[in-house]
Amino acid sequence: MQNLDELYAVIKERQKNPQKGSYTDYLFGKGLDKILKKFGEESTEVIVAAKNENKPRGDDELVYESADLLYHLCVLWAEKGVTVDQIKEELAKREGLMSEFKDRPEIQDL
Ligand SMILES: N=c1c2ncn([C@@H]3O[C@H](COP(=O)(O)OP(=O)(O)OP(=O)(O)O)[C@@H](O)[C@H]3O)c2ncn1[C@@H]1O[C@H](COP(=O)(O)O)[C@@H](O)[C@H]1O
Repeated sequence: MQNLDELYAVIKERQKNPQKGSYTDYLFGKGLDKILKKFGEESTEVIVAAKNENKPRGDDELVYESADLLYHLCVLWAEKGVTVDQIKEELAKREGLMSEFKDRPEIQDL
């Protein structure tokens, strides 16, 4: 079992202590452009998985590609010095914003 915190912690550990044969090390070694390229590719694969009828992994295709995308996003956060806790804090701030949004009169009419 690996949640996002655990995955991010392993990625940070690889960044601090490179391990031979690690794909994460390979990405850090290549640098930001490669990480961004992979993130772009994986995003496209999520889109295709969501809309394609022809799914090599059946209904799990979107789940599989989403996990790839989340992994590459975690590598990108680590490369840019962003933490999972910062993302959680940002999401938490929006809880308040969303309830204000729902109270707006134009939203009530929808
Ligand atoms: N969650 C992942 C994960 N998801 C996807 N991937 C890798 O992402 C790559 C994406 O596949 P592609 O075919 O698109 O890329 P590729 O052809 O292998 O590589 P490129 O030549 O395109 O750069 C695959 O090599 C996958 O193994 C991951 N690699 C590692 N992890 C986790 O990261 C942690 C550290 O792993 P290591 O870095 O391998 O030690 C572990 O907890 C792993 O479970």
